[in-house]
Amino acid sequence: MTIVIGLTGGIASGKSTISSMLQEKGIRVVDADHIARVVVEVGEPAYNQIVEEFGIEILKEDKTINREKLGTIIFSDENKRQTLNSIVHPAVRKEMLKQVEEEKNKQSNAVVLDIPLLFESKLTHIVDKTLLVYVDQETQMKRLMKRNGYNEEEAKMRMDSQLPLYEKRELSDYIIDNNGSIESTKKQLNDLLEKIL
Ligand SMILES: CC(C)(COP(=O)(O)OP(=O)(O)OC[C@H]1O[C@@H](n2cnc3c(N)ncnc32)[C@H](O)[C@@H]1O)[C@@H](O)C(=O)NCCC(=O)NCCS
Ligand SMILES: Nc1ncnc2c1ncn2[C@@H]1O[C@H](COP(=O)(O)OP(=O)(O)OP(=O)(O)O)[C@@H](O)[C@H]1O
Repeated sequence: MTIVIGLTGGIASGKSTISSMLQEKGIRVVDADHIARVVVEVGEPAYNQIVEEFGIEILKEDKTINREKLGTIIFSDENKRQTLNSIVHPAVRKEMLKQVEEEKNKQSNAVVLDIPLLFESKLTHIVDKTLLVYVDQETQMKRLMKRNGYNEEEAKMRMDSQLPLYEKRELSDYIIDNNGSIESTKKQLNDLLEKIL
């Protein structure tokens, strides 16, 4: 039996950091953010729909989507965010399920789905267990501003577009506290894997 683990958190809470640790252990991670980039490549159905909805102003000279520009639009307008979600999410879900099937066919012990919006998009039914990477809001804000070079307002808008992590805590089967050092996070992950695999 392959256990399907939904890895979630908030923006800049540490999902990619934990994904890398999982991959180092040979566990397959299906990354929703990565798939969401692939399904909007030039000429893909979702790309065409995005251009139709948001106009050619959101394209760069080489016709690829200007992600910074689209992000500024959708993180400050909930309706537009929902429009983008309704275009991108079905294609992401389909590809993720395909990759999970591949892993099940290989009879792997586990496959991890890294999905930032696991709870918001009501996708918990596609996983067996949910694992939250938790940080407090201050740490999340600091790390997001530092990593992306956002000012406080830009960081806050992005955080506010997601369910707060203290609410996700209540919904999760397992929690890794990523406020401390990378070493402490790694230890929590190793202890958890020992328990569930
Ligand atoms: C708006 C876009 C173009 C901005 O691209 P950018 O390269 O700046 O950010 P990236 O894709 O790396 O996302 C960074 C983080 O933002 C958060 N985020 C992204 N999209 C959303 C959204 N629709 N709602 C809430 N948070 C989101 C996630 O935590 C994600 O990990 C892009 O995020 C996008 O296409 N979003 C819609 C698809 C989506 O929901 N992706 C998230 C998982 S499926
Ligand atoms: N324990 C830690 N100590 C210090 N910095 C950390 C720690 N964990 C993660 N970081 C840093 O915080 C930032 C966010 O981490 P990461 O990219 O793993 O988050 P994420 O949840 O994958 O983000 P996103 O939702 O945007 O994809 C990165 O710059 C990362 O290097």
